[in-house]
Amino acid sequence: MKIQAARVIVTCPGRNFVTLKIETDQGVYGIGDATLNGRELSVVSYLEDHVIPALIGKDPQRIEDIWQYLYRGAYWRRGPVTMRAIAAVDVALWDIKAKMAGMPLYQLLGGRSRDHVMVYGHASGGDIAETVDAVGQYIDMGYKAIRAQTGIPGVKDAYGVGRGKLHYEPADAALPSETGWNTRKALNYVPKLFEKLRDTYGFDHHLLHDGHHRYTPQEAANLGRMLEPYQLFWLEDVTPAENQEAFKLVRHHTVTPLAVGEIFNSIWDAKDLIQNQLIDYIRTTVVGAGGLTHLRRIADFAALYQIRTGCHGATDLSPVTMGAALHFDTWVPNFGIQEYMRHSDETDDVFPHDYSFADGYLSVGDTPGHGVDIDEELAAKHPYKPAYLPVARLADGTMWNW
Ligand SMILES: O=C(O)C(=O)C[C@H](O)[C@H](O)CO
Ligand SMILES: [Mg+2]
Repeated sequence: MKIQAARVIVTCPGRNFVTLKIETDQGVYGIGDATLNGRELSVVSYLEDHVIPALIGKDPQRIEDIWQYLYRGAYWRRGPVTMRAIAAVDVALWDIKAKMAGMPLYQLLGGRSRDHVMVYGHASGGDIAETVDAVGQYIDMGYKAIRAQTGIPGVKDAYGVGRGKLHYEPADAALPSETGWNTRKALNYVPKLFEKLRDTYGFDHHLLHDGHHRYTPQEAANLGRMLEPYQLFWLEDVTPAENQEAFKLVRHHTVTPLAVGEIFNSIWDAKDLIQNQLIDYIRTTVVGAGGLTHLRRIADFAALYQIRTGCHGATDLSPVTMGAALHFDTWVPNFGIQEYMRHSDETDDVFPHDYSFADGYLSVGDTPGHGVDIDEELAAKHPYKPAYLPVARLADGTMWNW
């Protein structure tokens, strides 16, 4: 069996996606996601100029060997561009293998560990009152777990506040838009949100919050401690993790569960955090870290330390990544939760898929492969549009972490 052709499809049904389609000489094809939000075309070039020429003629059944060939063979390792390109190839090859076997992908990974996958949705509002209402709407839709982000008085466009009820799309401008940040105001306001949420809805639902890399370790520890009475499911990215040791300080001062990893590319980004048990959930997903082949290694390593998975699932991860992640979630023994930011109808139309939401859970279907396809004719009707993520500045103009 041979890889006969491979091509990259760039489409913008409401937001940009980069998709790899690999075709075999047996008529079976596979689909992989390579989207890197705000930097999409760099992965297009990596795939078209440097990966696809080396794939043609290879046996698509040799997933592990091709993974090692692309990772070790480039000499230059890791990084979001390289690892997304490898992920796209890897997921397309798993899709092909599962289609050839006539099985849904989770069967090849080891079969079901659960009936369906608990997800969390994104509730947000301009202030505490609006956010409390938004959380109520998610509860009414059946969600068991909800991330709550609020606008903060005096902070311009605080992170995570969507426009409309179900959708949040930060990459929305042809050049980065400028948002603000003020840690003092956030530390005053965020705990009040969770106090109000628990007063209003009680303790039956899981509540989550994303710090989006904005706090120093000391501030993060302070926030974690202030949130303890409200029993969060997790506090995410509360401080940047380039320096994995920084989490020691946070961990030492709070029992609020910690999640990190949506921007990680490999097991090496998480190694110290995991083996020192500095986190509770690892957020890395299929497209971020070289596909299923590498993600399962991260998950197995995390399992040794009772750390569970919580795959990133924002809208910049295409339905292809969502489908592949749901097969992974259906299998992985140390599953924690799956993020589920809904795609727009336009996006769903371009990527027909067999996963479905009911009562706070997503379920994969039984279509052979990962169950997600691309409608190329429709995709061609939505050409690429440059769209950057925002940047953030403090009141005095200093650049901060968005
Ligand atoms: O979903 C989350 O937790 C995020 O933090 C979303 C990110 O901002 C988004 O994926 C950036 O592209
Ligand atoms: Mg996040």
